[in-house]
Amino acid sequence: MLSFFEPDSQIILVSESSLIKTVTNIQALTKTITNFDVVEKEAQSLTDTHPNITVILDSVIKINTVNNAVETKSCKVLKYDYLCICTGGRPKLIPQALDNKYVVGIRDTDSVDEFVEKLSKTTKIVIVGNGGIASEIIHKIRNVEVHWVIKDKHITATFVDPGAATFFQDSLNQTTPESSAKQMRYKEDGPKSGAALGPNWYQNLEIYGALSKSLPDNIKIHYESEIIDLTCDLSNPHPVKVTLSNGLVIDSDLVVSATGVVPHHEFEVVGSNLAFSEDRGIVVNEFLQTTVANIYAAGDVCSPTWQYAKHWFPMKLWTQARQMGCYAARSMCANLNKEEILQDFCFEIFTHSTKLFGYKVILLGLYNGQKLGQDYEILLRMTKGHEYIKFVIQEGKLHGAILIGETDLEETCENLILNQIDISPYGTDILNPDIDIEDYFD
Ligand SMILES: Cc1cc2nc3c(=O)[nH]c(=O)nc-3n(C[C@H](O)[C@H](O)[C@H](O)COP(=O)(O)OP(=O)(O)OC[C@H]3O[C@@H](n4cnc5c(N)ncnc54)[C@H](O)[C@@H]3O)c2cc1C
Ligand SMILES: NC(=O)C1=CN([C@@H]2O[C@H](COP(=O)(O)OP(=O)(O)OC[C@H]3O[C@@H](n4cnc5c(N)ncnc54)[C@H](OP(=O)(O)O)[C@@H]3O)[C@@H](O)[C@H]2O)C=CC1
Repeated sequence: MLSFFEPDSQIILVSESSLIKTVTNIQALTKTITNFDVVEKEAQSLTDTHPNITVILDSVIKINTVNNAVETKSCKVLKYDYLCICTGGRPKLIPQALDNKYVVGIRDTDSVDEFVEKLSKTTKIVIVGNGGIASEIIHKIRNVEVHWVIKDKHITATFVDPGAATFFQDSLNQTTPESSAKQMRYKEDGPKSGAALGPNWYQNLEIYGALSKSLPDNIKIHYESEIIDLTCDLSNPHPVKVTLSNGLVIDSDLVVSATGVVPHHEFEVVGSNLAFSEDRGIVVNEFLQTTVANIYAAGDVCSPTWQYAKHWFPMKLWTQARQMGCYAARSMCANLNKEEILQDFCFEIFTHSTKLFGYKVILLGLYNGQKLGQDYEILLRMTKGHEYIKFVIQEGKLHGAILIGETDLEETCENLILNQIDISPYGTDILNPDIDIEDYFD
């Protein structure tokens, strides 16, 4: 975006990986929801399409806010007028991990390679965490006994409510024809990328353990529990002993810690103070400007601190990293050219389009009643194996929605949330399958 807005300015991209992720096949589903694929590209090839970009393959180790310069690992000093920090996040492992080689986290291509390699030698593993990564692995994994340890009363709690979790649950423990296939290992050719994997990372991956086949009950879910102790005993055939808060002890071969992300900024800052939030993110205002005037930050590394619009909140997602990246570029260029800009419309409403357990999933606004207290109603429509629709309603207005399957309701819901139209006259008919609500509200 910088290159697009400022074709005559010199732009330097410092990337520690030779591959960068780019977005392709962009498809606008609504004003704010976009579907896209993420593909890897040689970082250097950016110069072919954007001649004013120079790519430097290196790691930033120091930012000097007095001299306006960054220093790299190979001792390059790069001066800047404006700087945007987009160094992402890294897995936040369970505290018991402590460099234990039997505990793995997943973030980039290398970590997936390590996971797939270790998994291929195991018959019994523990997965801890109840968000995106755990849900995707649980859906994909075969030929291994899995103990899924979750703090909540239902699966995939980061994204969905108990009703949707029940809807997904049917797709667990299903032995698909793939399950008796031979063990295979995913191998990526060429250089590796340190960036987070992003959507559909598991599509071409064979995630297999060492059992000869999947058993129907090979996934055991331990609800409302956490790991409180982890020890290793190499004389045991399953060397990792995991103790759960409910008292259960599981002997396993490997622990996958899919327990979230912390901002990643392993560089020294010299000069004025770059403020960090409690969660260690770089504090940014509504223009994605940090506490140092000519330094911006976007994506997983930053912590938005502006007064959020009612139906928006931050989450560490590609969706938002991309929106923030585009908007940071606009803000930097506006600042450079002394123009005033308004905050981008995408920050008016939280939206996320993804795939979970094989289903298309669209999350809109306060989809789990976030910020609404206790005083809201839920309207549901569900057809097993086909669709799950949840509306979150307060004072006759739609504030959030979960749409699973091919519901075709995303545009209607987005409009209803953004325009705050009174839907109380329609009562429960708003989800009556015989009434085409798109005709009323699109
Ligand atoms: C397994 C997995 C699956 C995911 N699936 C989805 C999904 O389906 N949908 C979704 O919306 N989100 C998904 N996410 C989240 C999404 O990938 C991240 O939110 C997004 O990639 C964040 O983008 P970013 O640019 O902030 O950080 P990153 O993508 O992590 O990129 C940061 C880059 O900075 C580089 N870097 C770091 N430090 C330095 C330094 N000092 N010098 C130079 N370069 C440096 C890194 O090498 C990396 O290339 C997934 C994440 C994971 C781990
Ligand atoms: N399809 C998609 O959109 C996907 C998105 N992603 C994104 O990638 C990033 C990494 O994914 P992931 O690691 O799954 O992170 P998530 O933030 O999605 O989920 C982390 C999960 O781990 C739980 N947790 C945190 N600490 C502990 C602990 N000590 N013990 C037990 N449970 C714990 C959290 O519970 P609690 O919230 O209660 O702390 C939460 O359920 C996230 O930003 C995620 O949104 C990843 C894969 C797919």
